[in-house]
Amino acid sequence: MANVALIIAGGSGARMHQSIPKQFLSVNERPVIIYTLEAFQKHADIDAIAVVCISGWEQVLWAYARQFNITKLKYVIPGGENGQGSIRNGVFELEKHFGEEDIVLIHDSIRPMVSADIISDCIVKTKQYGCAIATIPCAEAMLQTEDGMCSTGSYPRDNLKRTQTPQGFPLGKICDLHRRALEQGITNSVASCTLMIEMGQQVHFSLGSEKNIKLTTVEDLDIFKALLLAKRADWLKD
Ligand SMILES: C[C@](O)(CO)[C@H](O)COP(=O)(O)O
Repeated sequence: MANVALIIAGGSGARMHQSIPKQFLSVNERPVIIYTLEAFQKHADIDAIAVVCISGWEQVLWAYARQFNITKLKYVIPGGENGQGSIRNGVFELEKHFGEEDIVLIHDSIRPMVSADIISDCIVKTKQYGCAIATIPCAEAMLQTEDGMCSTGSYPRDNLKRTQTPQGFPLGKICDLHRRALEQGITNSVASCTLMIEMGQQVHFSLGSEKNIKLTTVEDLDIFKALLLAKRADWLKD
């Protein structure tokens, strides 16, 4: 049975306010997406990598993959009209090359600190439960707001989880989900886990980490650089 990483790099990263898509921004002389791809390249249980890529950057991606020796990269797939569309394009392409029992780990290209333990746990839990969503506890108080200015309602944080990626599924199951969602006119769910829930399915949790950061704003780049420094210091210690 194969385990395939599907990396979603279809977005333009408007919230980063940079001239190039955030997944291609260079940090310490490496594009962000290369850190992400290296995590899956190095993982012994990952057999192949596919990337859903923003239009116009496909050749750049292949060139970086050659430069940084990402030999598991096999497929570069066009992005969709939004996140759900990009994931749908990705899983429908993978369906042509893999079996329905094979596992697909859907991962944001801009989560470059994903660890081997997170990837391993997502594979194990997907096989065990039929789906696995990397999550972390909610450490802050959570307030509800209608206008972004004030609040009169809160959520009990012990009942909340913060979702990350990877999000793992058997390929047949996630393709079927996307086909049924299209039939029902559900076309803009923010993540695979929310699509599952909107379609009446249960999702199971797998290991996440505060370090598995999503690079959304310029501030996140500073946190990413600090995490890279800390990782390097750990290597030097060992
Ligand atoms: C999939 C995700 O990372 C889960 O937390 C998140 O929903 C992605 O959001 P984005 O708006 O596509 O960056």
